[in-house]
Amino acid sequence: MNILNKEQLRATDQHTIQVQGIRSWDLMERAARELLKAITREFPHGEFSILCGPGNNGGDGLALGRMLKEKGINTQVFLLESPKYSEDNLENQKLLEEFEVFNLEKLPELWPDSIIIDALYGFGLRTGLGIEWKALFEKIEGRTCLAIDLPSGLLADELTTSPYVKADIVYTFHCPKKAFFAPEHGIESFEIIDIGLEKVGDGNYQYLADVHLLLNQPSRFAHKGTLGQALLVGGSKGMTGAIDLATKAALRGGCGIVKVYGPGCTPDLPSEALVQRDINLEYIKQTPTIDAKTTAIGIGMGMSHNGQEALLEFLSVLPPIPLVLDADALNILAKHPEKIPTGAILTPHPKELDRIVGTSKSSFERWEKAEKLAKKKGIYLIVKGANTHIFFPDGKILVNSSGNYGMAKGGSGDILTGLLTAILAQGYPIEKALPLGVYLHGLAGDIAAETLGHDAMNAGDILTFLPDAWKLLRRRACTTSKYPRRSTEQRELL
Ligand SMILES: NC(=O)C1=CN([C@@H]2O[C@H](COP(=O)(O)OP(=O)(O)OC[C@H]3O[C@@H](n4cnc5c(N)ncnc54)[C@H](O)[C@@H]3O)[C@@H](O)[C@H]2O)[C@H](O)CC1
Ligand SMILES: [K+]
Repeated sequence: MNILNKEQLRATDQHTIQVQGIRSWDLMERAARELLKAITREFPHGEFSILCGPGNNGGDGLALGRMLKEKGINTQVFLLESPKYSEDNLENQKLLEEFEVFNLEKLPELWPDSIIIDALYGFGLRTGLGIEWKALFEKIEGRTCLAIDLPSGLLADELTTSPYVKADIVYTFHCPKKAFFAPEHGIESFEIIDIGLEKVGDGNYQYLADVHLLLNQPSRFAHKGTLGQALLVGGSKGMTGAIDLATKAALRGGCGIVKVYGPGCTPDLPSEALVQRDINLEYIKQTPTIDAKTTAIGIGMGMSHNGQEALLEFLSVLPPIPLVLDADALNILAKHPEKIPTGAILTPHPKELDRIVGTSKSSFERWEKAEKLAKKKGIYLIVKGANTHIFFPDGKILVNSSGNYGMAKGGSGDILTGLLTAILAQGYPIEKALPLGVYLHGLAGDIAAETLGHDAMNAGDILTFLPDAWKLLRRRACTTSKYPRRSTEQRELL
């Protein structure tokens, strides 16, 4: 799903109007109808106070108000006084003439228990709102508030430091907006409302959807040799848990063989993994022989001088196979950025990224720096977080749509590394492997959160539910017509 900026949204609007032979009014009606469905589904017994602005966002609010009233649902509608209303807004005002519409004062008389619907401004806002809006926004804070398209005052594509509505749920049309992904904006929940806009090709900035279409179907004749070998390199004295989690994740990642290379102190690992230990007890000293299809290194390697030397030596002798670099490998490479290999996959969390590209004042600045680094070095960057971003060397950016805050626990990243390595080892091209791994990891976390709750779940539970995540994705793939339904297992999944 393309994530569009406000100019692209306007162009898509116009294109849809042309192709579908409709008026912009019809789109607004569609938008309001879909909102009505979503809101009454979520709040079947609610009464509503709608705050409408002068543009089309306000028009959406007026149309929704009419539809709610026609259904006999208690609704008050407030309209901001303005010298200029949009055409569709005016048309909707006329249709509401038989109902009362109140003038929106700075502090309107809201029903005490109503749900606020914020339809003041959407993506049409040119600059941030002034502080005169603070009183109203503070008055509605603490009440259940639903924003139409965007919380009013929030700029769709930039950092907003001026006042905006704190909404509980944002019902956003067509696609999420860039501003929703910035932690500093605190958008806790958004729901995408499909209003049937025409899709115009695949853009460079996408929200992950339909990930099941990326799945390969292994042959019935597959054997451990054809499903690929993954090699995980890492561990050091006192830091052996990370390689354990990464190994277990790789073993649930679908590849034929998982090999591990670690120092002498590497603990016992699951017996399915082939473990080789370095002659040195505390850290990796020697370079392992590589006969795997893909490698992940850095997992709990430590930052000792010897560990650093071993990593740099290892990078210099690596054959051209997909390479995932995580954790301490990133910290070591932050000191030697010139040694970051072209084509490598780096999986930093924001702090690790900052060590490579310098600190940033906002998420927007960090995204910009990540995009530049990926292009300049010809690498793939997976910047982990609530909406993990995958930056490609060609400028493409994918934003993950799965995952939850229950995954914000130590060890989650090690599991992602193991999983990615195993998926790459199977021969998936990087362009598919990265979204597949990142999405699956989040999906396993979502199932864990649903089953165990966000608080109690830990990183190991992502592993526990990885099989369910794979099965869910396979099931989705089975139900799409393009996918060949070959095996009994697949038929059973249906
Ligand atoms: N394609 C879609 O997704 C559809 C979206 N719809 C809705 O339309 C709005 C966008 O409408 P638009 O009229 O362009 O803009 P707004 O309503 O957000 O605001 C315009 C309004 O605000 C005034 N204004 C601009 N900047 C400022 C400012 N800094 N301070 C004060 N006032 C400002 C401007 O002069 C206008 O009067 C979108 O978000 C959706 O809700 C369609 O209904 C369906 C298709
Ligand atoms: K709004």
